[in-house]
Amino acid sequence: MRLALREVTRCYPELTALDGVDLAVGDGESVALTGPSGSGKSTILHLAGGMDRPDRGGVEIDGEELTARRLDAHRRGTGFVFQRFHLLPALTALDNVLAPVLPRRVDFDRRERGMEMLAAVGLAERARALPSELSGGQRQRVAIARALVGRPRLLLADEPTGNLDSVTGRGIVDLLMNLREQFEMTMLLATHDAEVAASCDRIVRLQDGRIVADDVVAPAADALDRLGGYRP
Ligand SMILES: Nc1ncnc2c1ncn2[C@@H]1O[C@H](COP(=O)(O)OP(=O)(O)OP(=O)(O)O)[C@@H](O)[C@H]1O
Repeated sequence: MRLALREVTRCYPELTALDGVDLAVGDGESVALTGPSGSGKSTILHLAGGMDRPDRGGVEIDGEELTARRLDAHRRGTGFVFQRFHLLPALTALDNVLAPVLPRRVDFDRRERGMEMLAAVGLAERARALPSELSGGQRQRVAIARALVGRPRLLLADEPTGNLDSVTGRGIVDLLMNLREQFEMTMLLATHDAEVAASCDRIVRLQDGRIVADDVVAPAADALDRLGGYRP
């Protein structure tokens, strides 16, 4: 899915959260949003997912304006991963994964799809576990399976490693990158962590609601080796 924010401004009574932001994300691309707290990262994610609307400017999906009429379908085609996993404590891992598709008419077997997604995040064995019986990293994996259950083409992640230690966080980022490739998703990820940001194809830096840098991440040396690339 191609995504573009065109001259997007989002204002609150006391401040301008985004100020004329232009951002184009290519199909299958992963873009990290970085910048200080309050710089507008989450606001971009909410606008990209159709959970919020710009005051000026527009959001385009595959070159088409995201109009009010298209919002519901767009939200259904978008997966969201949060810093605090937001699992329902009384539900098993599998039922948490299925929660987004329970109220919807779907053309697949829900349990089968839920188990497939738990397997994709390496937790098929823990389908019956309650969130309280899982580690932080495992809870985030369940939350990722839940985000993927509707097979979104766009994955939005807001500080997905913010509540995890660095080793567990690294595992979550690697998993997100692998799943993005496997399920051919476009991805926007907000993070304060430079190492997490460097896992993406591009790093966009925000400050006071404006984009102040937009850099392509150099491929890792081992990736260059695999491609037979030059390394000094
Ligand atoms: N509903 C709201 N009402 C008023 N102000 C808001 C609202 N939502 C966000 N803001 C403000 O908009 C600005 C941008 O917020 P946003 O959450 O996008 O920043 P962020 O870069 O994601 O920050 P963090 O890294 O702390 O998550 C902040 O100053 C925030 O206080």
